Amino acid sequence: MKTILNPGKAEWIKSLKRPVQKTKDIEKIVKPILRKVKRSGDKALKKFALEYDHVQIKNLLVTSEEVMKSKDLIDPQLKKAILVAKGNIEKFHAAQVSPELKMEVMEGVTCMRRSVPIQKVGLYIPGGTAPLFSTVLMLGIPANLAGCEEIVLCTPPDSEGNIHPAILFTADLIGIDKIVKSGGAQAVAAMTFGTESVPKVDKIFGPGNQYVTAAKQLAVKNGVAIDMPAGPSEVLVYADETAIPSFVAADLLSQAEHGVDSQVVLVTTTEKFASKVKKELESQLEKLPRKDIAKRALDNSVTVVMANQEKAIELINDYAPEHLIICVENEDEVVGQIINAGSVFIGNFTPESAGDYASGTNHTLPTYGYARNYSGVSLDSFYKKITYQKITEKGIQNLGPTIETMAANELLDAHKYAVSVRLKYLKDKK
Ligand SMILES: NC(=O)c1ccc[n+]([C@@H]2O[C@H](COP(=O)([O-])OP(=O)(O)OC[C@H]3O[C@@H](n4cnc5c(N)ncnc54)[C@H](O)[C@@H]3O)[C@@H](O)[C@H]2O)c1
Ligand SMILES: N[C@H](CO)Cc1c[nH]c[nH+]1
Ligand SMILES: [Zn+2]
Repeated sequence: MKTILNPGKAEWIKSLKRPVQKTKDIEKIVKPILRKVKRSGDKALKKFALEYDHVQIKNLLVTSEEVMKSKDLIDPQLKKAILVAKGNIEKFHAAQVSPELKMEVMEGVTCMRRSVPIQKVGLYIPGGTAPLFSTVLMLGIPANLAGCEEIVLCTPPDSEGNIHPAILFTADLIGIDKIVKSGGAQAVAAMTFGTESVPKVDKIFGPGNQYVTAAKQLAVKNGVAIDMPAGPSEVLVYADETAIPSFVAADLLSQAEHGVDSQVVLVTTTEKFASKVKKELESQLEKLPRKDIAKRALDNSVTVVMANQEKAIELINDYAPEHLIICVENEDEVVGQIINAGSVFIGNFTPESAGDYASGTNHTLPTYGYARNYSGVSLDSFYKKITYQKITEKGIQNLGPTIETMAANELLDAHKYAVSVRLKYLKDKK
């Protein structure tokens, strides 16, 4: 992890570039995958499972026997942990319900807004290098709470053609029964176009690697909505001397171990603190089973020593991290100035993994700096907001002249007439 001292904006932009392949290069791989799935459906999904997951898949859909079997394969301690996490995630997401809005904006003119669930949703659960069963909770719980009618879950099979039992157990726990053994861009393509086994959906959710993320972005061009670009995980830790170096190092490594294309950033105010964290990183890294992955991610990562807090905050908002840990003396003041971040973790005892698993917030969050213009997944992500209006005779008499004037000035006479004809009718009735 290289260190840079007091960089200006141009230097930090250059040093903090995310280690992602160029869109053009990744689309060269992903576009043909989408095309082939569109054309050949299940046959293409099986072909890509062989090519990328190195497994011959007979049945793309998980059977109820496979789900039943998974229940015996889960350690009771893990079952208990999943239930605790489920409880917290449900509580926090259920509290996000926005009540129906109904108001009379002027006499006789009533406007309403209601949340209506998206009917068919597709959940992508990553499984390339780690079986992210926690993502089943993060996507399945709000989909259920919102009342989505059809939920399909896609996740890559292992080399035996199985899905990790914890993914099956968790999916079953929240009532998802359409589980497809398919990962990567091909799974996203299947949910975009539909295949013999996979229904076409209205919106695709979930994180994934660069191929998955690029496929989701291309899905949009084919009429399907997506939650957001949620690619390789990242964390930025902003820490001063009140932070505990071993905690900071552990948090950086927790995201570095996700994948070689993850990026972690430490922003601090003194070189002394930076070198304490560096020492901790070196010793903790050696003990990690995924140290080879984390080490490569650290090669893409940076420590920035900033002259003052104002500059540090400017850098943070410019970088727009997926996860931001704030561990400084005046935390409230700093938190109040953050405008670009997916999710914020405050203080020495708030590890980022709390949000990954069990505190209640959603871990499906924008990466690549998309925290500038996207929010993470929430209950709202599973709804459309439909507006309604009802205008009475009195209402159209009150509002009609305003509409007529505006329509006439936009040179749209038919718009104006739709009001005038009603006003005349009411006048003649008198
Ligand atoms: N932003 C978030 O909210 C968030 C949350 C959780 C995880 N993540 C990220 O999700 C990612 C999970 O990645 P993963 O790879 O472990 O699992 P994944 O399920 O996203 O991807 C695995 C699939 O990628 C495809 N693939 C692999 N190599 C390929 C190649 N060369 N060409 C085409 N397709 C290929 C295969 O089909 C494979 O099944 C990580 O980068 C992690 O950081 C992000
Ligand atoms: N850190 C990931 C989001 O970027 C989520 C996750 C799942 N499991 C562990 N971590
Ligand atoms: Zn994580």
